[in-house]
Amino acid sequence: MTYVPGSPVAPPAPAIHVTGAAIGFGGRLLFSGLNMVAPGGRTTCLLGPSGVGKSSLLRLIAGLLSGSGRISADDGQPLTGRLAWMGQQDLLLPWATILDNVILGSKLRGEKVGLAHRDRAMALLDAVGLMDRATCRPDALSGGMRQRAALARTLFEDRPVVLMDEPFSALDAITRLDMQDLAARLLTGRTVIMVTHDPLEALRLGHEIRVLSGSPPHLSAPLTPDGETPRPTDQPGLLVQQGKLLHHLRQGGVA
Ligand SMILES: Nc1ncnc2c1ncn2[C@@H]1O[C@H](COP(=O)(O)OP(=O)(O)OP(=O)(O)O)[C@@H](O)[C@H]1O
Repeated sequence: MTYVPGSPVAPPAPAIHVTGAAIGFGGRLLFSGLNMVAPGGRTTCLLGPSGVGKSSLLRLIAGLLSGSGRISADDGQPLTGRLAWMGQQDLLLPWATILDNVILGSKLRGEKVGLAHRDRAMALLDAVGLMDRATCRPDALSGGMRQRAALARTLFEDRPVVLMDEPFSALDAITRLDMQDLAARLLTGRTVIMVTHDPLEALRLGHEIRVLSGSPPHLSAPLTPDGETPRPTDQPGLLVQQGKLLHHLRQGGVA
């Protein structure tokens, strides 16, 4: 089957339920009793002050961190094998080409990598503006280019649930907007949880925005901006909402 970037995901992406989550490090409890629902097929953006535990919560959902509580999908099926992860570090293999890095997941799973895989990877590299860098090694790319390669690798995985930890933090302002547009298009219909420090990014991409803050940390009620994503930066009211979000972040939470 030909890969069509942006094609809807079937079957529908499940909602993710986090129930009674608790994480601690070295005997110190980071948070406990945390509940959250990330709606199926929608993007939930997670904001909060540095060190509050956003990445830890995301890693717990991904199964990359041990903690307690229940992480489940509302379709009753296990999440194993249905998640794609994009972390703060790009984790590109330095000795592999950008193209091979994008296809890496398939190779690690022992899939027979053929022309269809390469065509799909090249289409994604084209979409992130890196087609002409496909044969380069990661050390020949800038930080922002590497982040775009990591985005292509995440999209290549084609999973219904995508967890992203500050995926666009290394990008310049314009490339960041372009990648937000691209991600919104290519991730349509998937359940996305995205950690970001950027309220504007959350307001452009989030169907729901949650703020993790306070001591002990707790999650705000979801903020649900109007309009379809990616919201244009000049959408009426977006600046006002951004101001309110910044104010709430400064106050330590959303009322
Ligand atoms: N593996 C670990 N071992 C010990 N402490 C850790 C570990 N991972 C995270 N922590 C601590 O847990 C706290 C929360 O870290 P986390 O990375 O989840 O925060 P964050 O909100 O994502 O921060 P940032 O926005 O700066 O990335 C920090 O105090 C951090 O030092």
